[in-house]
Amino acid sequence: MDKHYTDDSLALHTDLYQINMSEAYWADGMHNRKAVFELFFRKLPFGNGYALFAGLERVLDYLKNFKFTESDLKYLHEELGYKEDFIAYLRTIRFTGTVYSVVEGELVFQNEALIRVEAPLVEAQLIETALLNIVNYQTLIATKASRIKQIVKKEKVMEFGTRRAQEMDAAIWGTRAAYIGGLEATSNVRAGKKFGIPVAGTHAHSMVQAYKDEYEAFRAYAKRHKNCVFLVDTYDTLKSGLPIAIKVAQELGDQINFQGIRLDSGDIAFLSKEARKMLDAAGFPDAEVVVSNDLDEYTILNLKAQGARVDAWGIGTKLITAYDQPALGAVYKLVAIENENGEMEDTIKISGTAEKVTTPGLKNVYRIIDRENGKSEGDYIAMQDEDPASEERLKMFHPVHTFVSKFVTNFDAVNIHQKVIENGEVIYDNPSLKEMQLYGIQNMELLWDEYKRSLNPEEYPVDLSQKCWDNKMKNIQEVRQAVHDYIGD
Ligand SMILES: Nc1ncnc2c1ncn2[C@@H]1O[C@H](COP(=O)(O)OP(=O)(O)OP(=O)(O)O)[C@@H](O)[C@H]1O
Ligand SMILES: O=P(O)(O)OC[C@H]1O[C@H](OP(=O)(O)OP(=O)(O)O)[C@H](O)[C@@H]1O
Ligand SMILES: O=C(O)c1cccnc1
Repeated sequence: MDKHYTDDSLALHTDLYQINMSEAYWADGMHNRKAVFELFFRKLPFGNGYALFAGLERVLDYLKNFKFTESDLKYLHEELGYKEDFIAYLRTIRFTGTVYSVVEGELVFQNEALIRVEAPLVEAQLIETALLNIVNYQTLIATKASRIKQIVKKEKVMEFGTRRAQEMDAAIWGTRAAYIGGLEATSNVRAGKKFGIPVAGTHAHSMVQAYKDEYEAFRAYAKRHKNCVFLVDTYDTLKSGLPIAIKVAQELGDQINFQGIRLDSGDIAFLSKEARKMLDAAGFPDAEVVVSNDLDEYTILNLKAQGARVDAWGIGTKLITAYDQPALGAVYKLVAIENENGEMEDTIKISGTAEKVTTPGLKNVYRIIDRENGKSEGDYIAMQDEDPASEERLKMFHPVHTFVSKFVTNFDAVNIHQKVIENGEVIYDNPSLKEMQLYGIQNMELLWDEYKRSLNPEEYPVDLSQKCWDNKMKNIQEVRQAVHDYIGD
């Protein structure tokens, strides 16, 4: 291809098969049938006991602006050979559906819809890839950040990962997600400008190398910056870096605000304790020990167990790339579609693995909260015509291991979704990122500690109502029967 097409929309940020399926629907006159898709994941990431949802703001922006531009259409026609009549149809497409979603900072679990899309079939189909792309990554990083914050607890955590992220988009949106997940600041200045995330930073080894000498480097930095954190491990942390940082701080006194030192190599437990002693002895009890170097929740937990004296953590690679699990496997499945007579019909995807069989039909997800202790008993998926809030005594049972069950009384059943788009109009006002972060932190109070521990947490119940479970079994039976009739065995 020698032509250049302007990259001026996100409508083609999709897989080719979505366009091919859309063409078939359109040619068959099925394109405007109402379809209902649910976006959900089957397995929590990092072996964690919960995930933290993020990505809605970008999803809304994408859907609001969904349209094939002339350069998109030209490319589809000229390079990929789609015919003029289909191109003319694509030109008219906007997103006109209705979307229900959990909000950013919401706790979410396996096998429950994070987003439900009700839209003409073609529209709902074309947006699948982008929605998964956005939500999978942002939810993954928000969850990783929340996991880290659960271990760190009160010290400050800074996101340092831009240089290691999977390209620029991942750095920017990952930083945003990490902030929702509870981090305090980022080193990425563009993320500060774009999202209002607090920015923070120290300096690199290159500055010490450029001046050759730590004393010269720290003084030069201090000349232009009142707030100073000196990186002390370029040559010898205990013999030169730390003593020189202290010397410069003593010489400059009130002219600077000596915030502390950063360690980026060596034995962080040992060095942080030594640094604390030296800073205290020199009269700087408020100077902080900042550490970085390939950290994640596991090293942090270990360092804490060794008694490391750390006031702030800088975390890059392992957070922004979700190093130990680089993808969340959320999927987008059709659960109902309008038939020729205008009635909604359930659809199901069968699998040999019980957990992978989809749950058909129009449903709502409720968080069942014990009124006495304010803790969540689990999530409860019910058909749309059910109202669990009106029940006195709710039976909750595991959807696969059905013998695992309990009865719940004196509870609130809170629908976890909000309508965010109605007939193509965005009707949801995004809160500030800080509010999303606070919402996430506040949400954690709903969970018992056994779901929050980072290692081998208890499985949080995501149960089906009896009606929903019966409906799923009926659908499985019907599909089995249909396959049987077709094969004729
Ligand atoms: N006391 C400690 N206990 C457990 N892990 C630690 C401790 N101190 C540092 N670490 C971690 O061990 C790893 C050490 O990395 P590495 O082997 O590359 O050494 P380094 O100190 O970075 O050396 P270099 O001088 O080459 O930079 C990092 O991930 C760091 O976070
Ligand atoms: O270790 P991470 O969690 O990924 O955090 C980011 C890393 O980026 C910097 O190192 P780099 O060697 O790139 O530059 P520097 O000279 O500033 O240390 C910094 O010192 C951290 O070690
Ligand atoms: O400001 C820092 O110390 C910083 C920023 C990015 C990566 N590593 C360190």
